Amino acid sequence: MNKRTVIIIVALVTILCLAVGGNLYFMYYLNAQDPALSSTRALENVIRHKIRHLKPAYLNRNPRFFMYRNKLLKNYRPASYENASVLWDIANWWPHENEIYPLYDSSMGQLLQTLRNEPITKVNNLSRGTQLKLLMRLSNQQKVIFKPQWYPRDIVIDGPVYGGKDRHTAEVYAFYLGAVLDFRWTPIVVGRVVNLKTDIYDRGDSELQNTMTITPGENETEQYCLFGKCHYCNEEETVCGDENNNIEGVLIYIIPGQLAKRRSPWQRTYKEDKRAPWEDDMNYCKSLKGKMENIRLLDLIDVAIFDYLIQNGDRHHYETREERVVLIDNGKAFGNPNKDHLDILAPLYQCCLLRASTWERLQVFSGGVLTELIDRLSKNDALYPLITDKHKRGVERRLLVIFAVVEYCMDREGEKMFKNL
Ligand SMILES: Nc1ncnc2c1ncn2[C@@H]1O[C@H](COP(=O)(O)OP(=O)(O)OP(=O)(O)O)[C@@H](O)[C@H]1O
Ligand SMILES: [Mn+2]
Repeated sequence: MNKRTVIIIVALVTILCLAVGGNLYFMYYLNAQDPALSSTRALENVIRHKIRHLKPAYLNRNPRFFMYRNKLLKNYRPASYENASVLWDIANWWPHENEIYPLYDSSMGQLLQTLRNEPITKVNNLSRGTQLKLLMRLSNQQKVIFKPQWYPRDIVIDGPVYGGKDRHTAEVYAFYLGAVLDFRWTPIVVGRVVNLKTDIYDRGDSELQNTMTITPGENETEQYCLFGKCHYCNEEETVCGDENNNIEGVLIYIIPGQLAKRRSPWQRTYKEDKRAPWEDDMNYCKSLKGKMENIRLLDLIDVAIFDYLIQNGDRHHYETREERVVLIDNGKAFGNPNKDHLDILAPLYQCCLLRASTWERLQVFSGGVLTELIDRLSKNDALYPLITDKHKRGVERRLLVIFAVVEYCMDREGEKMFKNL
């Protein structure tokens, strides 16, 4: 053997050792991984595979959607009204259990117009919750909650799923999504452009006025900004309007009746270095089935589907009205259109239970109809379009993921996963 051959052999052996060693290390790393974590990964792979092989029915339009669409479009068409207080009386009588408004009612189109048009007569800080919000009175009468715009529609919120401040239009989108999916458990919400000087400062009490700043702008104008009173409110973080002090916001109808707040079993830890039990235990639902009524579990699974579509990963608590879940606080949605946090669906894939009516309804709006219909329903909102096209594609993509997860559950549980409760 000459010297050159020896060098080549030694080099080859070294490369081989490095490759094998690297692989061994890689395999060791795989095995050392938390088994629960890898089972979440395994689920992701199953879902990915299922999505590639979805039945055409999930991808195409379902002819049944026409009937629903026409009725909904008629129901949400703006209608003129004579007496706002009559409509508020009607709407305050609507709620029954967690149903906040009826399926079809000729007063809905009128009620939406009162919220869009009635003058704002009185404004206060509302320090409930942790985010900036105001309590407004319309026509000296009806109270509504106001959440202001913080971001433009096309902002991308990076970081954890619960990051950033409220996305105001998500509250309006949630209202229409609830209407379409027949989760009529959200408050009634409209978008509205309000004036920080004439609608808010001038109508506010001194406590509210003390949480606003007035600074000289160009051409002897004044700029009004608001920081409000709440857990996360501070003078450094204000919302301001345009050069005329106009700002977008949403008016949220207050749900009459008692609400009870409960901790979500799928609550996050809100600490990046600490995981919640449900995140590592694919059998987590088993422990809940004994503790929680089936109807509550089914409500929470509907909530998971709703939240997954809009990417609300911040439902640390849920609220109930007459023992049924209501969908309050939907502002932390549409943070990143390119990202789908599958774990929002944990209640669905861990329990593999679903209300039969929800499953029926989801299938009616396949093939792009869901976002198209919400788009048409919200055309008369002052904040239309509520979300960017990227976010709409995100909603449609997530609907397919939901179909895939249900297919996965059907493989596991069969038809008995669907419940009539
Ligand atoms: N439409 C509504 N009808 C009745 N009560 C409401 C409505 N919206 C909010 N509330 C009440 O006000 C509280 C705070 O509202 P919300 O959850 O929207 O605020 P938040 O600042 O986002 O709170 P958190 O920081 O806890 O998430 C709710 O827990 C609920 O009790
Ligand atoms: Mn919130």
